[in-house]
Amino acid sequence: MWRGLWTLAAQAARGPRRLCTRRSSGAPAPGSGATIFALSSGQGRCGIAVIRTSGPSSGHALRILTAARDLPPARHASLRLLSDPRSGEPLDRALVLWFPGPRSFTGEDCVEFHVHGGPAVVSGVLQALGSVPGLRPAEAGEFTRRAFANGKLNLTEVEGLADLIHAETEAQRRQALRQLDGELGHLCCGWAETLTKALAHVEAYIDFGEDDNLEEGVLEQADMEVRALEVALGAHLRDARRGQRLRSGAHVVVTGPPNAGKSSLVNLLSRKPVSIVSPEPGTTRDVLETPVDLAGFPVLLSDTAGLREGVGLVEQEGVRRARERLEQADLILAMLDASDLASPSSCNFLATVVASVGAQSPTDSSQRLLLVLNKSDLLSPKGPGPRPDLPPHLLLSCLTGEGLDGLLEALRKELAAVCGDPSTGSPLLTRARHQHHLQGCLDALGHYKQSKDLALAAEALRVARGHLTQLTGGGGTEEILDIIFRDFCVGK
Ligand SMILES: Nc1nc2c(ncn2[C@@H]2O[C@H](COP(=O)(O)OP(=O)(O)OP(=O)(O)O)[C@@H](O)[C@H]2O)c(=O)[nH]1
Ligand SMILES: [K+]
Ligand SMILES: [Mg+2]
Repeated sequence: MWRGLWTLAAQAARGPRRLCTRRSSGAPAPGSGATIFALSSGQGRCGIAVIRTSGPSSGHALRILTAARDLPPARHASLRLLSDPRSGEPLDRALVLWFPGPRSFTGEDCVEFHVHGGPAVVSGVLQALGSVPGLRPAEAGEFTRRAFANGKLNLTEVEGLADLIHAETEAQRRQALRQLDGELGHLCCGWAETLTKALAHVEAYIDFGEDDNLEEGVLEQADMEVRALEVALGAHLRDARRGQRLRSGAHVVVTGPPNAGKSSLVNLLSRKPVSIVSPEPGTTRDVLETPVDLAGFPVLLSDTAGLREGVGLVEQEGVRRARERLEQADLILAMLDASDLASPSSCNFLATVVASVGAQSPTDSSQRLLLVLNKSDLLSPKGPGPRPDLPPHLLLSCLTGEGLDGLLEALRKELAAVCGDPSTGSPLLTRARHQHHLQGCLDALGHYKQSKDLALAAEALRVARGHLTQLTGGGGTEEILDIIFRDFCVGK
């Protein structure tokens, strides 16, 4: 017991430490290892190409290529003549930027060369860098890996950076930027801190339970913290699929009876002739999938065979595939011919597909459906509208384009519900990995509540916290002692 107290006092004397360190366990120390270089802008002819280096020999390489004794002022663009150190031959007049570590992207000494983007200039500068002792070409992702190892980015931020580079739509860019800004990471760090506190309370009770000086109600406090965390985790997990859909694309499936104009709509939305359109019913048989940007959201749009019974073998297989794809849809675009609503195939479609999806209670995981009545150009302007008993629907003419703006607006709203709005609300979980760790954390909290034994309860909290630190790529377990002392006084 007294030895324990002494250790606590010794820990406290070292002063408070940051709880949620970005530094990964086992990472090499900053500045160690080789200096790497690479072309960081795209391949091929371009106006300006950016070549960068990272590592301890960066400054040396910059001095050698600019044939200068001094380094340029830090973080300022300077115009310099670059020459090949072996032959002295001029390579380019370029802007150079010197970023001494740790105030750089990777945390190491870095240099950026902004050169003219011709292939000969780029390869000349790369070869010149390769000839400098201590420099070698970077491997894929090595700059970011060094930034992570040096605590410049945590794992979720690294993922955000990768997503930002790959973002193709506006909504994807917004989501990636938020993750790169560290929102998800900060949230997890906050949760991990809560667990560290709860664990500190439980461990203090294990160590000093009979000690009169221990504050009362420590265990109740830990229980309360765990309960609040469970609620927060549950809310995020309910949201889980949306961020992933936004990252990889929502599945939107166009379905309906033959000849409703499904393929015409797919071609209209994707602005290219993906599917064959013809007056012959049963034209589309295979599922045709095309990636499109719909109102800023990434979508995998599928055209499918018209649903009908009693047709030839090939079309039957098409209908089977269409139904299968329909089950995977996040959003169903159900299409009917507005001028043909009384036909058996239209009535059957309304009674089966539309009615069954419409009957689902609107939870986050349930499918959503938009009913579209196409060929509105065939309705007589003075005649009665479509059947009065229809569920909510939109009128469209793929032929004239009338109603397309309304459909796009409706799609935007539906997709925002399916993918989540990346500019508002809590940060979304963008990968299965995030969901796995949050679920793991929640499960461990369940074990905590069930354990009668305090040692097992503490272990469950450790497992729960481990999931959160793994989510941000961090490690470390010692911070707990700091908390014991900072949060309440043992033996005051
Ligand atoms: N008048 C009119 N005709 C349309 C409209 N949209 C499509 N069509 C015509 O309707 C016919 C069927 O169109 P498709 O796009 O092939 O219909 P589909 O639903 O894909 O048909 P299947 O693949 O056979 O199930 C074609 O002749 C189109 O030109 C529209 O808005 N107005
Ligand atoms: K057709
Ligand atoms: Mg078709």
